[in-house]
Amino acid sequence: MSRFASAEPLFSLHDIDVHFGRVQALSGTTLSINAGERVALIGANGSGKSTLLRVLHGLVPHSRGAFVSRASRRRQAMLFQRPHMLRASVRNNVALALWLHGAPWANAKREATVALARVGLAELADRNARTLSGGQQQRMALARAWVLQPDVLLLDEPTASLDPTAKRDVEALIADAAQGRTLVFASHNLGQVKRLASRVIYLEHGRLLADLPVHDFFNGPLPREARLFVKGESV
Ligand SMILES: Nc1ncnc2c1ncn2[C@@H]1O[C@H](COP(=O)(O)OP(=O)(O)OP(=O)(O)O)[C@@H](O)[C@H]1O
Repeated sequence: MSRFASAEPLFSLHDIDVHFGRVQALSGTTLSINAGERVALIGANGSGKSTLLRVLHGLVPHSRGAFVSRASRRRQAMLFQRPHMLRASVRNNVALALWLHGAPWANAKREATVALARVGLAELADRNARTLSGGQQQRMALARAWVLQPDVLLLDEPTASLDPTAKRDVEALIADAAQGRTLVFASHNLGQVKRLASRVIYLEHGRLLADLPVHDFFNGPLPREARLFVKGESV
């Protein structure tokens, strides 16, 4: 039996609203995500992608509707748009994530070293993490997420602001890290969405306007707003 076989979705949102003061970031969002899916969230700036990721990670409360997660909170990792770097070595930044999850410090450091080699940062392991370039920080953040061996990876624009080579490298790492896991990621890069996702969710002003398998999203009929967005992002 597949490790993903389950009658119940991993995440279920029913008619969720999320407010930040007077801003309504999500409005009547209904969706469910099954284990093993690779879901891309797309939409303009401010459309609610990060908010939805934060809801899935249990970081943002909703004011209406119902949210059910069957994912183990400890087996879920989120990569933020601007990864947080502790004032410590690259290795210790990664090891701390494991130590916080209960690993003995010596083991944590050993596994961090392996994870850093995997993302091509072995030579920078002793460097202060805050001196890394943007692309190196993204790699380190991926190592920090990957080392926890999460079942669910939530990634918020993981390759934004990287140069084309770093984008390609980090994307390959994501494809690798996503094997056998549930992946939900926000992206403005439609090529990347095609390469990484099995399903696409389009948000506009906090509303979910399309939710389709990736092939149907890019080849089938779309609601007008989503069609215009895709056209605009593709030029
Ligand atoms: N902590 C917050 N306080 C106030 N408003 C917020 C907060 N977080 C998000 N918002 C607002 O909620 C709306 C949705 O924001 P969100 O960050 O989810 O959009 P996004 O689609 O991820 O945008 P981007 O593509 O720019 O990252 C925006 O209007 C944003 O300004």
